[in-house]
Amino acid sequence: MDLNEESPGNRPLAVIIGMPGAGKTRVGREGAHMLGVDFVDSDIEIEKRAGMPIPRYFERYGESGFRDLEADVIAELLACCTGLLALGGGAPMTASTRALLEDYVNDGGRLVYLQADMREAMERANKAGGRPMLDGNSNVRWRRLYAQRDPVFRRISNFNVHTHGSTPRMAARKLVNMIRQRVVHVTGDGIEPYSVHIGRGTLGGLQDALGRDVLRVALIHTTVVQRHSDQVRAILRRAGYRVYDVVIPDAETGKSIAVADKVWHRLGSEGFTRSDAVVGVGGGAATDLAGFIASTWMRGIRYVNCPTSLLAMVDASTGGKTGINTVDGKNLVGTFYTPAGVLADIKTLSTLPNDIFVEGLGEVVKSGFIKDTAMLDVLDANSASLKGFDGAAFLDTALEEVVCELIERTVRVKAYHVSADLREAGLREYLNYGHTLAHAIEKIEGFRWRHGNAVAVGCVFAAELSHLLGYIDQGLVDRHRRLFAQLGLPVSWDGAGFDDVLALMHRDKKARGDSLRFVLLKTLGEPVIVEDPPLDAVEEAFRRIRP
Ligand SMILES: NC(=O)c1ccc[n+]([C@@H]2O[C@H](COP(=O)([O-])OP(=O)(O)OC[C@H]3O[C@@H](n4cnc5c(N)ncnc54)[C@H](O)[C@@H]3O)[C@@H](O)[C@H]2O)c1
Ligand SMILES: O=C(O)C(=O)C[C@@H](O)[C@H](O)[C@H](O)COP(=O)(O)O
Repeated sequence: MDLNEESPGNRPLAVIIGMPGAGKTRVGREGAHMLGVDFVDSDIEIEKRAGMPIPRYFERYGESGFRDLEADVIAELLACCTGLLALGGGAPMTASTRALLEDYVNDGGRLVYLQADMREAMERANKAGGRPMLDGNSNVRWRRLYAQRDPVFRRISNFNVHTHGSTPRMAARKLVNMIRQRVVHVTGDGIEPYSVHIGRGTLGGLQDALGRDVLRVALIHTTVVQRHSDQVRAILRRAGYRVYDVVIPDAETGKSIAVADKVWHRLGSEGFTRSDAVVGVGGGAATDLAGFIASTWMRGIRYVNCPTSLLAMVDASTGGKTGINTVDGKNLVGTFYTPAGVLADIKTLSTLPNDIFVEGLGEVVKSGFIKDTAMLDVLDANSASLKGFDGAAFLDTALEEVVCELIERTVRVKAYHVSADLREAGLREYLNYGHTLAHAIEKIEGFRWRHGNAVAVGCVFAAELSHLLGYIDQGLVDRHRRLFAQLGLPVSWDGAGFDDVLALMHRDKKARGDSLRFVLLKTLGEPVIVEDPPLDAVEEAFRRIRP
């Protein structure tokens, strides 16, 4: 997987398709205005080229003559338009146009299926007139066309905007939010492909991520994120799902077998079947538990994660590691089970307290040191505003874009490793940089130390050990300390002696038999697995993270 997968080329920002009367022109024009880009309607371009209105062209040359001209015009527009392009309702039914649209999507383009309420769309289509395909009994013809076109539109589009109940302006806002979304696709061996959507309004994609076959949805969340789970519930109900609220204890208390058992019991008593689903809303602890429930209920049902903390957005909600803690340690029981989709709605961060946001930066910095080294400069350049994050005030500021960029880049690092190695048999272990000590700290601190904070200290420890073993120079170790500290993350810890920590590090999931295994840095951006390093080096690295 290419880390820069979605760099924009010279192509439309988005192409809009939909049934006659869906509002493609009205919504497209309004959306283009909001985005400050051009709007092009293929039907208007066709009329210009033909020098006559479409109905007259139809009369003179028949449908096939019209479709030939339409296909030519659209091929040209796809090659030169850079704003929003709306296509005539039947255009994607022409094989050559469909092939071009499929290329466009494969190349990272956004093909948006604008879906209106059927009755509203029919009314609008009738009122506007001038549609030769609807001549005669227009409602009957509309329905017939819908039956032919809807499956094709669904198959080829990669975005859906539902306009039901929205004014054109609201629908245009949805379209704009959708276009501004950053999307990371996760694929690979043993992975049913899914996407991580990052940006404003991504929760609106719940129905698309869950699919149409689901009847019941267990909405797993904590009371702390009630405001966001209320929004998710409303979206799910509007889409017609039966929603069952499952409230779990907050943070690590929710990641236990006792909580899992209660949730399984609830699913049993509500009659959850294999065609039902789980939606997890909250921080990483809630999404870890939600994924664990989904993967174990009837040996696996569909789930979608809606992360609401930075850490859950950049790490916990994607990649398919699910789990709970046991009395012996962190994440010791769990599964590899990928979600059907991840919807990171940046608006949910508006309620996130500063310390929990800063904690999430721990995993972002880690991803910079192991892979996306250019991200370290972004973190460096924005460290003061990131450290001072204020959820209530960050939307619509320059920081919003920075945060979206950091989330996308970190998710790409995660997807790069996960796509190659879902079950952590090799490359994926690199994502565990800093985690061997981090998990020991979390356990010793009774899970009161936040995960991202523990990872920050763990990365400094791993950098020290990398240096002691001769891999990296002191400058890179100092860079670790400086950057974490600049962002407000801890770089030292004094909670227990070396022997206690060592015993826990032996229980790390990367350990094999009696051997310790660490992810260290060979050089910046290049991790290496080191088995059983000399114990005195491990102890010395540990001594160096003492305050
Ligand atoms: N599965 C994975 O690959 C993976 C990766 C990294 C971390 N994790 C796990 O994730 C957990 C850490 O995640 P976390 O840092 O999100 O901790 P968390 O889930 O404990 O959340 C921290 C706190 O923030 C609250 N919160 C979350 N979103 C909020 C919002 N928008 N507004 C207000 N409060 C909000 C939570 O309710 C909680 O009180 C750990 O259990 C860790 O092991 C898993
Ligand atoms: O996805 C992975 O793989 C990771 O290691 C990501 C880590 O950042 C994350 O903290 C994960 O939960 C750690 O998993 P664990 O297997 O060490 O419990």
